[in-house]
Parts: sequence; C-alpha cells; structure tokens
Amino acid sequence: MLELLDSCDSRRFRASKMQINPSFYTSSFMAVAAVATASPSSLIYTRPSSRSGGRIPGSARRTTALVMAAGNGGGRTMPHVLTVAGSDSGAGAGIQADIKACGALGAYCSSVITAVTAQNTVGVQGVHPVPEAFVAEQLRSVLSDMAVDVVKTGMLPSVGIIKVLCRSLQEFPVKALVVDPVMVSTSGDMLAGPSTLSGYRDELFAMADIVTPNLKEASALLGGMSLRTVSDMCSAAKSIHNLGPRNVLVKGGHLPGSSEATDVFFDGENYHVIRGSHVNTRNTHGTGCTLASCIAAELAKGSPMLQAVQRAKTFVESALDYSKDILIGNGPQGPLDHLFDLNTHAHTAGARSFDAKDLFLYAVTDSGMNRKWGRSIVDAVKASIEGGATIVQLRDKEAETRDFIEAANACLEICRSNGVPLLINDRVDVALACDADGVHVGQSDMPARVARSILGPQKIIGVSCKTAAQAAQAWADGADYIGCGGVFPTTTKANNLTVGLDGLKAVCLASKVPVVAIGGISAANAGSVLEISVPSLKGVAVVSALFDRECIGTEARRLKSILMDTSSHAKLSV
Ligand SMILES: Nc1ncnc2c1ncn2[C@@H]1O[C@H](COP(=O)(O)OP(=O)(O)O)[C@@H](O)[C@H]1O
Ligand SMILES: Cc1ncc(COP(=O)(O)O)c(N)n1
Repeated sequence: MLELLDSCDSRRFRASKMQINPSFYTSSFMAVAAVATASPSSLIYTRPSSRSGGRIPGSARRTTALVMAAGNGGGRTMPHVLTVAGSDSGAGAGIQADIKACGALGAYCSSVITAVTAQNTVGVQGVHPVPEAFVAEQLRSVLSDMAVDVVKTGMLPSVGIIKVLCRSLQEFPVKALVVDPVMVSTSGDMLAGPSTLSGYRDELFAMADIVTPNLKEASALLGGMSLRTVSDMCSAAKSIHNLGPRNVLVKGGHLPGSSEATDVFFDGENYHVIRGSHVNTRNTHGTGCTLASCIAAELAKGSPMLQAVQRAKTFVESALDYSKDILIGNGPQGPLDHLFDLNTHAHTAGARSFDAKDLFLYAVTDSGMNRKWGRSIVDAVKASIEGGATIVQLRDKEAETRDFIEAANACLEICRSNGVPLLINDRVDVALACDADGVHVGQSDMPARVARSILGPQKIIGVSCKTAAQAAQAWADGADYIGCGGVFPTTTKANNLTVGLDGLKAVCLASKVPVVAIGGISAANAGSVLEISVPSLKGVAVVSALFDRECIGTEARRLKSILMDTSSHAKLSV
C-alpha cells in the first residue's frame, strides 16, 4: 500500500511540473486506489475477454502492471514517448526520425505505424496505409501494457485512423499529446489527403497539448490563408488555437526570404517568437518530425511546455548544423544525424554525458539553511527540482561522512528519477561511494586533475574560478565547467572576493569550458547576469535565493521564469 501511494505521489509531482492534462493523474490515481482496496489476486487473474484477442483488457491490465511493479519493489522507469506515425524507408523522417530523436534526448520511444512509405532523398515513391483495425490493435498493445507519458503523432493518413487514435486516447489517457499535422513531405509529396483536415480540426486538436504545423499545414488548416511574415504566423497560431489545442507552434523553416529559422509559439495568451539561425544545408528532411518528437521527449522528462519547445528547437538547430555536410542519398533532401552528440564523442572512449544546458538553474544546498528552516536535505532538493532546478550540488562542510553518504544516496534517487544530475561539493570519496554524477571542487580542494584521475572520464567535474588563468588551468585539468564568482557580495561564503559582472564577463570570454555564475545571485539580479550575453555563460548557481527561503519550489519557479525570459528575449545561447 505504501509503495503504491509513493509511486502515485511521484507521478503527481511530475504532473504539477508539467501542468498538462490532469485527467491522466486522476485516472492513474483511481487505478491505484482501486488496486489498494481490491484483493491483488483477483486483479492478477482477471479472465481475458474474447474481444481483446486473448489479452487482458486495458484498464485491468494497467492496474495489474501497477500491482506487479509494486510487488517487484518498483524498477527504474524511463520517460516514455509513443509515436503514432508513418514509416520512412529512408529513415530521415517519420517513425525512424522519432525513435532516434527521442533516444538522443534520453526518452524511450515505442511506435504505432500508421502507414509504410517507400521514400528516399528524392521523394516519396509509394504510400501503403495500415488498416485502421490494425492501427487500433497496435495502440492497444502498447497503451495497455506500457506506462506511456506522451503520445506524439506524425503521418495520420486517413480520418478513420485519426478517429481510432482519439478513441484509444480516451481509453488510455496520457500526460500530454503532441500533434504534428503532417500532410505534405519536404519533397512536396502528399502524405495525407485533405479529408484529414476535418479529422484534425474536429477530433484530435481538442485533445492536443500542442499542435506543430509548418507554414503549408497551418495554411491548409485555415482554408488556404497566406502566410508570408511572422505577423501572419502569429495570426495563424491564434486561429489554430481557437480550434482547441492548448498550445500552438507554427514552424517557419520554409518562411520565404528569411535569414533566420523563426517559429511562433502561442499558449493562448502570449506569443513567443523563437528565433534560430538558418542552417544552409540540403539535409532538412525530417526536421518537423524531429522537432515534435523532441518536444514530446522533453515533456515526458518533465519539462514545462515552453522549455520543451525551446530545447527541441535548439536540438534541431544543432543537429542541422552538425549534419550540414553529410552525404546520404543522391536526392535534394538528405536526412539529419540525430545521434550527433554521440557521434561527436564517439572517438573518445567512455565519453561523459555532461550537457552544458544543465547549468541553467544550478541549486547548491546549504545544511545550515535547511536546519534553520527545519527541513531535510531530501525535501529541500525535491522542492528545488520541482521548481525547475536543472542540476543540484550537495554542499555540506560539517556532516559526518556516513550521514553525508546517506543523504547523497537519498538525493540521488530523486535526481535520477527527474533526469537532474547530482554533484557533490569537494568530497570525491562521497561522490564515488554513492556513484553521484560528479563533483565540484574549489581552488583549495583536491585539484581537478587528481579528481579526474580518480573519478575517470565519465563523471562531471566543476571548478570554482575567479580569473582567466584559473579557468585555463581548470580546462587543462579536464574540468567540464567552471563556476565563476562571487558575482555579488554574499553571506554564504566568508571572505569571498567579489568579481562583479565585469570580472564574470572577463572569465566567460576566456573560458574554453561552459561557465555558471555564482555568488549573491537572486531573483532581483539573475536577469542582469545572463544579460552579459557571453556564449560560454550557461546559467546561474544559487544558494540562499532558494534554500534560505520559506518556499523553495516557488522561488525556483520564479528564478527559472526570469532566466527563461531573459534568455529568450536576449537570444542567448544558454
Ligand atoms: N535550414 C534550417 N535551419 C535551421 N532551422 C531550420 C531549418 N529548416 C527548418 N528549421 C527548423 O526546423 C523545425 C521544423 O520546421 P519545418 O522545416 O518548417 O517543419 P517541417 O519539417 O514540418 O516542414 C523548425 O523549428 C524550423 O525553424
Ligand atoms: C512517414 C513520413 N512522415 C513524415 C514526413 C514529413 O517529413 P518531411 O516534412 O521532413 O518530409 C515524411 N516525409 N514521411
């Protein structure tokens, strides 16, 4: 019983972070409650209905899975995206792109195939839709067995298939639905007939958390409206929003005469013009599928919607840039290399998985502050992640080693289940003992070079630096990032020299590794820090602005939104 309620709580924790589709949680909670009050054996031995072809019917199957998972002590779950889309034999778009994109972002991707296409870099040579009943059967197979977080749709070749999908989603609610209304391929070939427009408008959009049409698709959905400018894209986003989805992203990859790749995001209240650099390449086949899959993967990982969209956009831009010279096929539209990150490091055996974006909102704990507010380190870390912290560092200069390891293990569990790295301040032994993601060392702690030789190539190492020379040394010693500060005066660290915004800027300009700013940073000045606008500055680290506050979650949310606003307005590369 306790385990069941625990798992329910952690799901609700993620739900509140995503702020989408609460019905999923209601139904999961009810399923858990039903299991908790029923005899487990009566559920495990539910007789399969003949209509379901010998399988256990959906809802009972789901509750059975919960019982079994709880009975097994609960395994490690993964963020899970189900893509419902067409197969592209050339593997640049469709199901194949979706699986690669989700994999690259750390999400598991199951697939329901709606059509098989014969396709390559020249165009689409043939389309073979899968019968509706078999699409329904695939949906039931996946949704009745696996805890899918997010469903992402691609090519839905007929209204019948759209209706089948809607019925499945009503039977098996998920946390979020991402709809990419695929109609025409980059090569100009039709992938879904005009009759699907009514299916999207009348059935699927009302269930969607986000819809991601390109310019042609947005125009078709709006009866042929002409879309030539960003302002047209905003009007289109609003009109499509009126059709029912919670959010709309109109993609401007094909905006005529633009030197930027500009998309418009509309959440029903605010417009966000998301600008990216236009990559000059023939390899743009599958960008739309990739973008929607990345949004789905980020949502499954717990990101809020706007952040998911921004991360997806950055991923597509990086993939395009990395793949711009790749030669696959002889036609005009080549594919992307979704696994560019893996392939960039493929030559470095055991490459570590540090992502500089994780430095965005860096929470550094303080044992004294937690004592003062009467909360445990675990509760403090949990609240900071709930509020949006992207990396956590445990800093405790007083704890007994045994207590420190115990606390680190408990925090690691929370961090891992939320995809947030956990670093240990100074104590390389504690990091090794609990297999944390890495350490952060100061100038008088163990030298980074020694820490690297002890921890090996895969762990993350950060070093505190105040000068360009220290930053150069940290890089030479194998550091992954540096923390630069104190930027502003602070009471957290005695006798800490303040470098100011100018000192921070000088270090950022000199550093060959990503930088996080630290020292006296709070909601009042975080924006001014990011505004120094040096590409190596990836985020801010905060101590008292989170942990010396009554409500850590609220403060983290406030800081995160300030950072996101500043970075999107100033078009910073954080
Ligand atoms: N050449 C490019 N350089 C940079 N970003 C691009 C380029 N082409 C498309 N994008 C981006 O890729 C994403 C998919 O857009 P788009 O190509 O318009 O969709 P689709 O593949 O559905 O036609 C968008 O975020 C868009 O801005
Ligand atoms: C099976 C399938 N699904 C989607 C697309 C759209 O991708 P793109 O617009 O890049 O051609 C495609 N070409 N094939």
